[in-house]
Amino acid sequence: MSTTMEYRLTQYAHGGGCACKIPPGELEELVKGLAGASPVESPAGELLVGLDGGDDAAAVRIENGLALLATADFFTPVVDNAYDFGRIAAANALSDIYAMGGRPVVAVNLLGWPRDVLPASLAAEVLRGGVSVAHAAGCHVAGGHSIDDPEPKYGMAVTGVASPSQLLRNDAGRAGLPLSLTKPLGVGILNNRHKSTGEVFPEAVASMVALNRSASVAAVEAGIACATDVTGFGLLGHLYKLARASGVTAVVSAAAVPYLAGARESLAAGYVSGGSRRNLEWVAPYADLSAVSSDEALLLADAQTSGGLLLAGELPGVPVIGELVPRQEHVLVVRS
Ligand SMILES: Nc1ncnc2c1ncn2[C@@H]1O[C@H](COP(=O)(O)OP(=O)(O)OP(=O)(O)O)[C@@H](O)[C@H]1O
Ligand SMILES: [Mg+2]
Repeated sequence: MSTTMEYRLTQYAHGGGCACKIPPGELEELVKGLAGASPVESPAGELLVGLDGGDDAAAVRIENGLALLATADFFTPVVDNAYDFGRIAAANALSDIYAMGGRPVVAVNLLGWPRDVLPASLAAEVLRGGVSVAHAAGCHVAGGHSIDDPEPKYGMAVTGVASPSQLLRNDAGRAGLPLSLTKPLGVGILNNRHKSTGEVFPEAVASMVALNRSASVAAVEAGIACATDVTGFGLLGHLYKLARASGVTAVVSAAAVPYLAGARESLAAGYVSGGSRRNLEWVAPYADLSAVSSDEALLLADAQTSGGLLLAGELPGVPVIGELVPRQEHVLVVRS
């Protein structure tokens, strides 16, 4: 038996993947004091996207007509397999660059490891998985930082570039645009079940490992200006942020939203994460959820890890799940 299989990585973490993010309301409270502040010394470039919109990555205009993108993501194990955990964490970290319409250039690893409990060979597997995905994305991995930590954690800080006029921003949504979603939902529920039972869901792993690169390139080529990736705050949480930042209302057709096989039945079996419940509680005051059951609303709020791109626009082969309309009483409206 390989080292990876002797240890169930998810059992060394209190939460898993993006579900271990600080809840959205708490996070906004925490970082609100930082908004508006700027460097005392003259900055090296104009800040194009900062803290204000809660966007996926920071963007600064640099020389040669480029925007420099910076983002960091790390979390506790979302699956037991160390190599897959590494691949998922890297795909998730790279995703924020794609969600801005950019190209990743160089990444550095962020590693926390319980050295007394888990072998270093397992950490090496995690890193190997991460590097394989970054390299597949054409991104260098050129350093990192590693600490002794009671819980295993892994992710990357990624630097990328984009065209300043072609950024996919949170706040560029306009009434009349369709909403498209490039990956099915449900990985949160399935990961929670995996953590409880050890059952492996290959379709969920394949979805989390998949890069958002081609969707991002296609979106930029199609002239789409507004996008985000669907991660820990779930479809409803990220869509709420996008609609709020864009000054519009987002209407979701629940029946049009795709799910991974097994997600619905796992919800019925009780494998919903606390993070998904918190997501729903966060958006509820701003959402009209009267047309759907509480189970359906929970599915829509499922905390994703390395989820797809949510686009204000349409791409061939990508399901349309709703539309943006002029701002109404609610920022979010869910139809059956
Ligand atoms: N500790 C922090 N200090 C400053 N800003 C933060 C901090 N934590 C999060 N943020 C900012 O808050 C906003 C929301 O964070 P969040 O992690 O949801 O965004 P994200 O990077 O798109 O996430 P994800 O990787 O899950 O897609 C982002 O703009 C992020 O940069
Ligand atoms: Mg994001």
